[in-house]
Amino acid sequence: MSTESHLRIIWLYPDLLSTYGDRGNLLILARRADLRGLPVECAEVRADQPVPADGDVYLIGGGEDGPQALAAQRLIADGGLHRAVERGATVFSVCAGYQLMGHAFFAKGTKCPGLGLLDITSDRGETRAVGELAGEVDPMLGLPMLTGFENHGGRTHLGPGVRPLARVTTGIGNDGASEGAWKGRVLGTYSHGPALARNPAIADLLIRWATGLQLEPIDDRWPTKLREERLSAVR
Ligand SMILES: NC(=O)CC[C@H](N)C(=O)O
Repeated sequence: MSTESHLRIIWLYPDLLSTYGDRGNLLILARRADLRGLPVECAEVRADQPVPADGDVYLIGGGEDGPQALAAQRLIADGGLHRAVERGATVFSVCAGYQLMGHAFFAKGTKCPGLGLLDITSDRGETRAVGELAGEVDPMLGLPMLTGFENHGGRTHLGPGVRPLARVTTGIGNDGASEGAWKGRVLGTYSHGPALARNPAIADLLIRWATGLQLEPIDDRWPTKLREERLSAVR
């Protein structure tokens, strides 16, 4: 955590990338940290602002091809997120934000360079993947089923440098078989909905990665109801 021992959460480029409730990821993460008594500081960094390299957790959401390509260009030119990851910062990226963590992705028919922070490459599928997404999370992460909503034209191929976040049971995710990817403290998913509201265990994982703390359980009756409702809809 940062020097004043605040958990510093940085929401990247909300002006370009934030669809299907992605902003909720910021609210849930801050709330779950706060309920554990952790002081939290949230910053929203727009695409015309420099990316501070001293954050603890960086969030980036999904969006359409044009804003996605612009966001990738700006993040590469800025370099702040790269410096943060080198320092061991935690990153949670969704859909367009996930694709641009990789080596390359397609936007409006053009191949665009990504940030290269995850060993993934995205191209386009024959159909758009739209609807509920569910999967069994990588056992190494020890988390319950992933649940989310997806809407993307891209398909993502994983290199040897990452592990899939989940094995798909409903929906498409990366390619109909695997969903998302992670390496170290950088995690990406196609799951909107917002992902951390539907998967509070992922929010807690991000807080644990960022703080090194074991977290006390909190009252999760409402998120549990939401998860049961969403997961039963795809069973
Ligand atoms: N929902 C999204 O973020 C979409 C990402 C990307 N533009 C695609 O269609 O694949």
